[in-house]
Amino acid sequence: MTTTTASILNNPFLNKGTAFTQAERQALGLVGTLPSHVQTLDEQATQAYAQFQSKPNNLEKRIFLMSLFNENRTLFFRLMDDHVVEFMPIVYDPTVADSIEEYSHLFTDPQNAAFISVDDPDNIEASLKNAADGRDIRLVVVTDAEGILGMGDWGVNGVDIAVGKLMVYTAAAGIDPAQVLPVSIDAGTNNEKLLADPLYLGNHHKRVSGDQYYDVIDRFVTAEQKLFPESLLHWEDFGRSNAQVILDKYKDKIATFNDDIQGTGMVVLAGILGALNISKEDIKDQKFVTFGAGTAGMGIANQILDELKRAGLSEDEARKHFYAVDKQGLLFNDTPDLTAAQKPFTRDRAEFDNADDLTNLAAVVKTVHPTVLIGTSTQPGTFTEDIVKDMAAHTERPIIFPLSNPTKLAEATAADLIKWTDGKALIATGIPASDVDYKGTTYHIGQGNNALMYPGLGFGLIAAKAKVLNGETLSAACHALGGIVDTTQPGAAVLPPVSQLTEFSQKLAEIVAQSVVDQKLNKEPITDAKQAVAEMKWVPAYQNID
Ligand SMILES: NC(=O)c1ccc[n+]([C@@H]2O[C@H](COP(=O)([O-])OP(=O)(O)OC[C@H]3O[C@@H](n4cnc5c(N)ncnc54)[C@H](O)[C@@H]3O)[C@@H](O)[C@H]2O)c1
Ligand SMILES: O=C(O)C[C@H](O)C(=O)O
Ligand SMILES: [Mn+2]
Repeated sequence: MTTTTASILNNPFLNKGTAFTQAERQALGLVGTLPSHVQTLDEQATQAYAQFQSKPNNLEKRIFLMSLFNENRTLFFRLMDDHVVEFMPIVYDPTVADSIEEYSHLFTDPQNAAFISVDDPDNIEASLKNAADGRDIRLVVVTDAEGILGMGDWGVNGVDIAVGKLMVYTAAAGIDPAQVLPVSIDAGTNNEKLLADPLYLGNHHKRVSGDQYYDVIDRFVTAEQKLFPESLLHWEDFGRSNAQVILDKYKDKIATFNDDIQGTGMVVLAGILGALNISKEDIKDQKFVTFGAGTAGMGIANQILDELKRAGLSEDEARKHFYAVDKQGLLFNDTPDLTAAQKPFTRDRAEFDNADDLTNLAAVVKTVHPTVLIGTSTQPGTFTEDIVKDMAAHTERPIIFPLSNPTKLAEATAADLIKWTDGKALIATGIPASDVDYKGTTYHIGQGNNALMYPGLGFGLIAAKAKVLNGETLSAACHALGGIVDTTQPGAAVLPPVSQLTEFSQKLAEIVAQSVVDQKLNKEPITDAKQAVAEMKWVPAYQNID
């Protein structure tokens, strides 16, 4: 086997398989290594889609798509372009959750990810360099997998969420798949099941924490910035105690964001703005109960707080609109074990006659009468019929977003929420939900998943070569989806459908890039933000190689 033949057929960024032309086969030393008939990309896509459809369940479909991804990125993304609504739940949430649980058992290919081990800090830079293999990396998605979706600690298995997030980036916004790098930081795992499994592919020890952990994170950021100075760094599914700390450490120094904090905050605010367009209400009149005051819950609260302040409320007035509920019940300023992110959103016991009773969601809803209820608790079925009916009795159009992922963790289903509120609830769910037919109206359910936002946000930042991401740009992005949702139809969704993902990601990217340029936050001169986005966009088509 010559190096040329092996390297091109095994290089998913260059491989075309049966689509290599006769001239290319001659030039590249591929004559005789492929069947004679030369296929077009269209023919390959038709054939691959038929294979995909023949698979018996979603996990098998995913395994098939991942092997295609590992062999030929162009074909994979062409297929995903053609079938984005069908593929999203397979390559991303919820099926990605099943593949993460089974990662070590299903392993066939490292998927061009970088694997960093806490036990080998001196090789962090080398690991990134080897995995990038000379590619011009513009986007890194990194996870330490301590808080994978709502499923907890999955150690090295969590690399699949970084790969999945990046697939959505390319499908939605058009980042060149050769310019991305998924990174797993293997800091150990506290998942006993993995530690006891001889086939587990990560470090077989408990998570390291404290200085040793933060030193590895710091070395990683330093190496990442040195090797890929033009890149955006996206943090995914870190644990509750680290996510905000890491973001605060780097957010004013480099182009970076945390998807669970900021991406989720953005999609929820965009969804609330969509809902308020339908109900014709003002955000300043809303009372927000966030159930599950963790990484996502507090990210959401902060994004809404920012919006209330932009709408003219003082910081103190704005904070009075929030009721954060966690395991302890409503969070008070004297509640033990508050996180740094929770503290600014606590209430005073003196505000309530029944403060000591507010130890669960039902009691809080009964007392507070929220107009907006957000679920990021990881606790399935906790938006019960009683709670929802109680909420709906005190507000005309209750805004209810059960966002916990994957499917089995959702606080409620869209169908139940529509039924329990007699069609009044304005809903977004974390995973895709089917339309709900109720009393002659078809209700479309928006997907309140950060996948609607982070591709456009990230792509806009990369195209504009942003130095940092700030609140101004986040706010501009939250408002970007407004015009896309047709809120005049009965049963309209509060967010645009995934079928328009590429269209609105493009719009979002343009608005984000413009915001960066307007604030002079671009590292290099840019005359036309829209054009910078257009020039950066990759499309799945074969280029001539000879
Ligand atoms: N739809 C989206 O775009 C999106 C984005 C991010 C996170 N999420 C989902 O939100 C959930 C939380 O994610 P996270 O990253 O914030 O995790 P996290 O661990 O940081 O937060 C979860 C919070 O829920 C609290 N909690 C646990 N049990 C509870 C109970 N019985 N009552 C009240 N609170 C309880 C925890 O104490 C913690 O504060 C996950 O299921 C995740 O998939 C969805
Ligand atoms: O991964 C997702 O589906 C959304 C979100 O980032 C999550 O952690 O649940
Ligand atoms: Mn996440």
